[in-house]
Amino acid sequence: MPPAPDSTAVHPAGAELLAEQEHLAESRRQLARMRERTAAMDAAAAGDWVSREYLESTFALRMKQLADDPTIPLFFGRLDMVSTGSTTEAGSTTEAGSTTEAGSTTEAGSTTESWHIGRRHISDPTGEPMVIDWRAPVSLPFYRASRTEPMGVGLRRRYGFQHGRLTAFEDEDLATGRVDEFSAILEAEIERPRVGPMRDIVATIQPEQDVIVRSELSRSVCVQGAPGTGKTAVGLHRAAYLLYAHREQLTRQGVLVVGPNASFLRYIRDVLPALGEIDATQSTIEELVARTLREQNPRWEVRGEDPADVAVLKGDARLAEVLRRALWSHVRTPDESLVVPRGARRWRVAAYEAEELVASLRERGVRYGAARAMVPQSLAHRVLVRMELAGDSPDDRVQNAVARSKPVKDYAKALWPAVEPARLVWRLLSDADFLAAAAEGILDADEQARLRWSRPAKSPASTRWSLADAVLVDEAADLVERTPSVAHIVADEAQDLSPMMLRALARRSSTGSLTVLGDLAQATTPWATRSWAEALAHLGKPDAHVEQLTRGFRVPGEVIEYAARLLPHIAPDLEPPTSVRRSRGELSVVSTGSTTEDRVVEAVRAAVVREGSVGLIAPDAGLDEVAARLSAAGIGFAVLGDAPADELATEFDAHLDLVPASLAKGLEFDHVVLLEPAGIVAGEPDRVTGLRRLYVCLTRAVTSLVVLHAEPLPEELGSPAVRAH
Ligand SMILES: Nc1ncnc2c1ncn2[C@@H]1O[C@H](COP(=O)(O)OP(=O)(O)OP(=O)(O)O)[C@@H](O)[C@H]1O
Repeated sequence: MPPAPDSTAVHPAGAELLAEQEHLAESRRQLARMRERTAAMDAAAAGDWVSREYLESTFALRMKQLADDPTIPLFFGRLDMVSTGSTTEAGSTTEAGSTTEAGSTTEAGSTTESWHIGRRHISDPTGEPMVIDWRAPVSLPFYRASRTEPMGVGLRRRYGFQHGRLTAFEDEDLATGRVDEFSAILEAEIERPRVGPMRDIVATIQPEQDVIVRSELSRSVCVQGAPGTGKTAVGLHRAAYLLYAHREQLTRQGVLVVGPNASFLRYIRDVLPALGEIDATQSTIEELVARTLREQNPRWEVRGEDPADVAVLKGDARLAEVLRRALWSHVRTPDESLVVPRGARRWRVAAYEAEELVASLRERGVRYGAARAMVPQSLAHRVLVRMELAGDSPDDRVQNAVARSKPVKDYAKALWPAVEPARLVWRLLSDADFLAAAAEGILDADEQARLRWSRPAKSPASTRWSLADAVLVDEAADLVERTPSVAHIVADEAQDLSPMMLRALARRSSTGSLTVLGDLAQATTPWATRSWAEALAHLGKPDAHVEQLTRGFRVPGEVIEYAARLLPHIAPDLEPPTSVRRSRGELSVVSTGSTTEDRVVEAVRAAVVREGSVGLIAPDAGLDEVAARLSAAGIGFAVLGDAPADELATEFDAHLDLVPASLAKGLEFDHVVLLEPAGIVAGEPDRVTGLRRLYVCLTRAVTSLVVLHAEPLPEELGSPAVRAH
């Protein structure tokens, strides 16, 4: 059993512990004072209603940020800095009684600063900090300082808590180099049973993770990381860090977190609010592009499905050029002149002149819609030139009137018609000739045939749009009108995105940056990316740095080694992951023969009486049967993926989750019972994808993994050199 946080007292409870507890109590009082002060602020003092509304929402946000959950510690660490040239005093400042105040303490003539590091900044009435935000520059050494590079830190202290009560602390004396590599409090945090949705790791971010968390806003970063290495955690903490470091810009321009599915988003959605950040939008790629569909018709949703080969083709980046050509093919070459009657005169713009005008608008490289909006004014300008040549002296008002006149509007419309993005895609996928013209030299005849719907709907409104179709509509919409960009996107499980999906993220971060998280070994979509270089090129950030994380915090050694047997078959170029977990874990692989029924119920019963969450992962096809079996045995459970969108994370509050293999990605459970590996492999269109799905499922366990199989195990797992029940 891992030690509980309160059993790790490196220092005996005494005056020192009391002093720390008093600092915590005082911090709570000061936080309450800050809250009261905010509550007393009156937005009515604002001069006008706009300012008043703004102030009210600012106060409401501030109140949320100042909320105090007594079960969440206000600080988790402390740094005692040494003044330059002095390396010995920091340790001595931790003597009883001298630590109750943050800030400077003077001892034996040497000045040291002492900072408590926590989730948010708390100060006393004089403005002296009681707790420093973990994201402030002062806090950086808490995460990075080491014996070889102490960064001015004399002492680093970590606290152990139980239910919000400070019960222990342990010190590293970086000044003298007396550093124990092993931290019981750190380990207790990593070993803590998982219950409910994902939680933050702010107290224990590791140096290699912190480098990513605090990288510059302007830098796009790509993290290739084995299962459980903290990619999701790092991505969310980076979002929180950037929101702190560039508050104004990011609040204005937005931060977007993109995850693979709604269950996953429900799993992670409490992390940012727990860090005081509510200003990030969390969405799936499907939801992002469905929004574009809805902008064209509020009733449209993603409802259709494509066969894998069609979805792969629709996700191919070549489609971007096909769409571009299809759209711009709407611009006509004029075959007659424009005639504008005005008073007794008729003004004429010759066809060749209009043609020049179209050519020059094309060359400007602006969006189709923006260029289209310029056509009437450009035509009117030509008319004005004519008028001037004839001796008139028309002004801007005349030009505007001409631009708005019916002949000009009709001529412009014929020359440069409005195009609805969804209609463009509908026509491309329905009309063989139209597709052939746009795809010539890009897609061969077979590909064109594969792309076309076999039974096209009569109109865009009656089309059952698939996810890949919606991504095409999203691309088309951006060709017509620029998609607004946010300041930063965190894209999780990015290995599963098609080139066209990556482009959808690229346009949403065209003026911003990205944190791209993923694992090529966990790629399970038929359109998944083959390499990060390729993905980053589609994301428009070819120079982004690729970092590798291989130290796993979730999966214990015995389990990760078992899963890693699949790596040579699914991602031979990747480094095998290691586990930082002290516990080697519990792995059982059990052949159930024909007695599957009893064994499943038995394994689940054995798991649910233990501490922590339990996930029963089963092939999607067999889910209903397993659910029926559990119900018959009287075992309560929630089916993952069933939670209504607007309900709180009920799925993850259940003690036992029944998890379809296709939804296991990104999640974790203390105890996993995994049914029928061969069935999980067979559930995918090809062997490699099947093995990758299995790899994902095998790497969800924090403590124990029981694999039950009636069918032979996939041979890639090798001989079961693991104990059976
Ligand atoms: N520095 C850390 N301290 C404590 N726990 C950590 C740390 N880093 C990661 N963890 C924990 O390890 C687990 C795995 O983290 P996370 O889900 O972010 O990994 P991942 O790389 O995204 O995994 P996957 O590839 O399976 O989606 C989580 O429970 C997370 O809280």
